[in-house]
Amino acid sequence: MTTAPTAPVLTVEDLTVVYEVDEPVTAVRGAALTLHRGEILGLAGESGCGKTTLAYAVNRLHRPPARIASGRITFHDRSGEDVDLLALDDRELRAFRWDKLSMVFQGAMNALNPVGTVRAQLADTLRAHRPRMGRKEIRERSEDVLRRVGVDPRRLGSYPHELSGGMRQRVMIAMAMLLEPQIMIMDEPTTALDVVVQRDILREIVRLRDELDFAVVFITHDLPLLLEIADRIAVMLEGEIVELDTADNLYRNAEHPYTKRLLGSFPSLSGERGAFIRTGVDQTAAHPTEERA
Ligand SMILES: Nc1ncnc2c1ncn2[C@@H]1O[C@H](COP(=O)(O)OP(=O)(O)OP(=O)(O)O)[C@@H](O)[C@H]1O
Repeated sequence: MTTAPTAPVLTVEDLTVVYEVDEPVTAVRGAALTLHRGEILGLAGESGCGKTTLAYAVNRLHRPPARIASGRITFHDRSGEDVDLLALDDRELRAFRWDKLSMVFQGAMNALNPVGTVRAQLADTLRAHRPRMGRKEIRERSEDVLRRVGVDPRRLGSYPHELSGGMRQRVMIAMAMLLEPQIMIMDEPTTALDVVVQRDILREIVRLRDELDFAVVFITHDLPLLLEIADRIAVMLEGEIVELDTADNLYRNAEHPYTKRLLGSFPSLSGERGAFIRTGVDQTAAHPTEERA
């Protein structure tokens, strides 16, 4: 399903990121893209093409030796204000992250603090960003986000080691949604999980996006998956975005030889795109997934 473009929420212009090592590596070269409100933008390409570097740079999470050599990154806030992300100081960045833009990393489920309960970790984030929130509101919000990602709120009292991998990853997605950000960047959010759990979580993400209208940058090397869940797809090759189009156009009329090659490398790509997850979303929309991961 392709939606008509809405207003932009993020604009990346001419972004170049270099790893300043002995022989400098230009991991992202002149990347440009516009993310629209509420859309799922897939970022595809084989390992090492620069997807993660691009995502980290957009959130200013890159660390030396990575350096943004050029470019502009602008967040277009719902309030109408434009924020120049490369000009934010550390304090402004901390306030910005999670609140306006959140990220679910590859293997994020291992990023939960092992000695804190789920309740404590959600509450910490809420207290840091919403200092005026009372205890009751914190409890209600925490229960609500867990329910939304298909985790029983009774799990608030659990420690990470008491949860399955799928449940931990759902908790990380709940954490990323906690402050109702306008953008979520997801870098291979389900790769470490088994296929059934992956499908459940992906359905959940698409359903939540439909409900809450945040935009998603979804990074994966799994192009068939993107063809199912993404509205538009950017294909990266050796640091450059070589093609960016709607998922439908890309599937039917890919122009760049690399995109064609990539499509051809997945023998499973036959029939209508979106048959599984999209259909699943419609079927499960009225009955959010029970806890089963
Ligand atoms: N710390 C580093 N120092 C030097 N080069 C690096 C460093 N981190 C990444 N690179 C290089 O930058 C390029 C892009 O890497 P990146 O991790 O962004 O790719 P990716 O598409 O996300 O890959 P994957 O799917 O495997 O995560 C690669 O050539 C990689 O070798």
